[in-house]
Amino acid sequence: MVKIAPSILSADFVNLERDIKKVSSADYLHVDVMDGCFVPNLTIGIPVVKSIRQCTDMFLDVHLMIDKPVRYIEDFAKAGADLLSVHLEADHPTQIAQALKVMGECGVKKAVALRPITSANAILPYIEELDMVLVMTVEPGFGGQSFMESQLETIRQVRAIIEKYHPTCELEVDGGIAPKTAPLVVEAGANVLVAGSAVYGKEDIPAAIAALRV
Ligand SMILES: O=C(CO)[C@@H](O)[C@H](O)COP(=O)(O)O
Repeated sequence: MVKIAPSILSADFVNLERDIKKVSSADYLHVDVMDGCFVPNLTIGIPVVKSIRQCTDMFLDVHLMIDKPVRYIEDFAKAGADLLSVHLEADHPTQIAQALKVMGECGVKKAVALRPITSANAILPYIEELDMVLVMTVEPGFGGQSFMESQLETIRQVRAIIEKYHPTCELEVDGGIAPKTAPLVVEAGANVLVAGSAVYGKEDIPAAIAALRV
């Protein structure tokens, strides 16, 4: 069954603990870390991830939208992340490989993320050691954007690579996921759906999560 990962970017940060508890029927908690350089927005960092860890047992899926992420892998692992995603565009391939190595040493699950401009083949050097590939279906930086239908082809291509080289690797999609777009990405091969506004924008949050389980 498809897994749902609510993005706390759309939560009420004044009442973050309350809003995290509201999504306890979901599978993962998606935490968007932005540095104002890799993306034109600033969000949260290591101390907030540490506080989140203290208020939930949910699987923390931490998406690093930061330049040169290798500098912070150990800190996010110690803060309590269960999985870290680094962007393939955020550093040289040798440094991406090093970031994945540090994740392994720290005992966190390993993921790489792709901006919409990046081709599926970019995951090939890493695929055998990955636990997840994250395909962005919007330009990273902000919640509430429109789903990019052109990314369906990238999702299909990533799924084909996963099936060939590492079938247990998960395929997560992020950006504009809602009841209308969820069936499209699942049909293309995604098995983990990140949703911000389609979950936190709704009155009945458990029902909103259930509506994405296609
Ligand atoms: O990483 C990001 C945006 O960069 C996402 O995780 C958004 O938070 C998803 O929000 P919606 O598009 O679902 O509103």
